[in-house]
Amino acid sequence: MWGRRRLCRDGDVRRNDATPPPSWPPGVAYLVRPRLERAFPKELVPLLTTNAVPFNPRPSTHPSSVGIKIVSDPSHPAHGQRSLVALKRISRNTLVLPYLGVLHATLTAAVDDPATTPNPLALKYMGGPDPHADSDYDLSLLRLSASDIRNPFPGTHVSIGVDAAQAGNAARFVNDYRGVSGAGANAEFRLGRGEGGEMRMEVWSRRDINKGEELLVSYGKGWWGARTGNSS
Ligand SMILES: C[S@@+](CC[C@H](N)C(=O)[O-])C[C@H]1O[C@@H](n2cnc3c(N)ncnc32)[C@H](O)[C@@H]1O
Repeated sequence: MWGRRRLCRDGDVRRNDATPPPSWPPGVAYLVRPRLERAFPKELVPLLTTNAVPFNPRPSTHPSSVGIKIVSDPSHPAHGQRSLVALKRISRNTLVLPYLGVLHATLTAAVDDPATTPNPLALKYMGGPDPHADSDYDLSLLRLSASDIRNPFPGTHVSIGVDAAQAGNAARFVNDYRGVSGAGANAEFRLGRGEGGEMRMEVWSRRDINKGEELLVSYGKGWWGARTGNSS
């Protein structure tokens, strides 16, 4: 069974799961398994796993293939920030590490369908500001339309995300390729499942990555559009 024993809720968000890797920033909790936000609806928990496998995230320790490095190149757009760098050669199409963070859900009334009213069960999870709306470390994990047969809150759109702003692993330091000289995206986010069957985002190599190379993904036009007001 999914349980609070197994998946820590974020009341103690600053607590490290384990000793963080070198160059981990103070004030961010280091995770080795996903953490569930305190307000996460229990009705959505079964969506994060398969029917056959109970939700039981196993620890994923920091891989020896990557390290966290401060960006020292002044021409790099994230100069002075952290980055994720290969410490050894990584072959093409390799799972580098999962993207761990705090799992959270946003429920929104389906105003596009006025005939449908939000499920009363959903109302207790709705309203109030979204604390993840401005996070630079928030990835979308699963979206359900109001009419999706899997949606336990009919009449309500559901969006589940994983936010590593306050708690995460080294994957939170992967930068976007845009503006990094000579570089394209050599890695990408993929939806995957952990050994315990849990749905998660992962960082995969797209090509061979040499020792010393920075791992770079595309955050997507939508990510940048939301920050610059420009979707092109
Ligand atoms: C998920 S974090 C990546 C890790 C970040 N560099 C750090 O030290 O925590 C996303 C943030 O990194 C920076 N960033 C990543 N890629 C960038 C790029 N191509 N151009 C400008 N800023 C970038 C931006 O500040 C962005 O909000």
